[in-house]
Amino acid sequence: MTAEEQPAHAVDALGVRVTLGGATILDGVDLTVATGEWVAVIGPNGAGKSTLLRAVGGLLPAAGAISLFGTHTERMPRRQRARLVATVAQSPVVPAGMAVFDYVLLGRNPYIPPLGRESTADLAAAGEVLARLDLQRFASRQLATLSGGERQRVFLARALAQGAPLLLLDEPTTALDIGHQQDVLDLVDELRRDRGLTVLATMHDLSIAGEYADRMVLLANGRVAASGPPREVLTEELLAAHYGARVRVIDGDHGPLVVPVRSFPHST
Ligand SMILES: Nc1ncnc2c1ncn2[C@@H]1O[C@H](COP(=O)(O)OP(=O)(O)OP(=O)(O)O)[C@@H](O)[C@H]1O
Repeated sequence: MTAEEQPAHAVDALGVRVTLGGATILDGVDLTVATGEWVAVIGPNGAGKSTLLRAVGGLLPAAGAISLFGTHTERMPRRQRARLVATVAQSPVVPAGMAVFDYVLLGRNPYIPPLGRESTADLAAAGEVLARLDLQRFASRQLATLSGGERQRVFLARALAQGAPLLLLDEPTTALDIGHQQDVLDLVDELRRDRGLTVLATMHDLSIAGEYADRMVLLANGRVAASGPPREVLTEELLAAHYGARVRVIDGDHGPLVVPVRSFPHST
């Protein structure tokens, strides 16, 4: 599917409800992500952000209606879904003893015929992504020997090698230093512009989320508490109400900047 052929909405989710271990985790969440848009899902710990991403990515059963690029996911074969959606989970399961290149190559699985082998185009795609993320020098290293930040970039590389038009990122930069955070998010943004990629990402760093996202969805207790452009969602009032956080929100060049403010004990 080229960028021009894509329907207007990458994600249309209506009344998404997820129950896990007898508890209602998502309680009727509506979410629309336009094709080419970057939407950040924010909210306090346990709000349901990862669960929402997993529901959209088809990684857990959800009630309600979820469509990806105009097709209801219930009717979507796994292989088709894997060509449309690439997910970077918070803590992906790493196959023991696997080399970085082979792991990234797993991203090409949706294009490899059953019982077939990867093509030269698949090998080239994996190599290209490794180069783009400056990971070539790790290609033959075992994944388990990488640092947390290096590994996180490899997880992203595998998702990008998948070449899917929708990228679901669950806390994609938590293990990265500030320079690599910017590199990775700039790369995702560049791919968004070049290839019309759509991004749905959970992010705890609210300033960074606000700089990159077109829109934000604030989840609290499994429901949408607020949604809109970063300036409407990143307000001192909403952050106090839903995070119990004392913050100052300052106007930045590319969006609001959220600065935590320490409360000082009264001196006696
Ligand atoms: N299998 C499960 N059984 C019961 N409860 C679960 C299960 N999986 C997740 N939960 C609960 O669902 C809630 C939402 O979890 P989720 O991981 O979606 O939150 P989150 O917003 O991504 O949080 P965080 O910011 O801490 O990553 C949490 O309270 C979690 O304990």
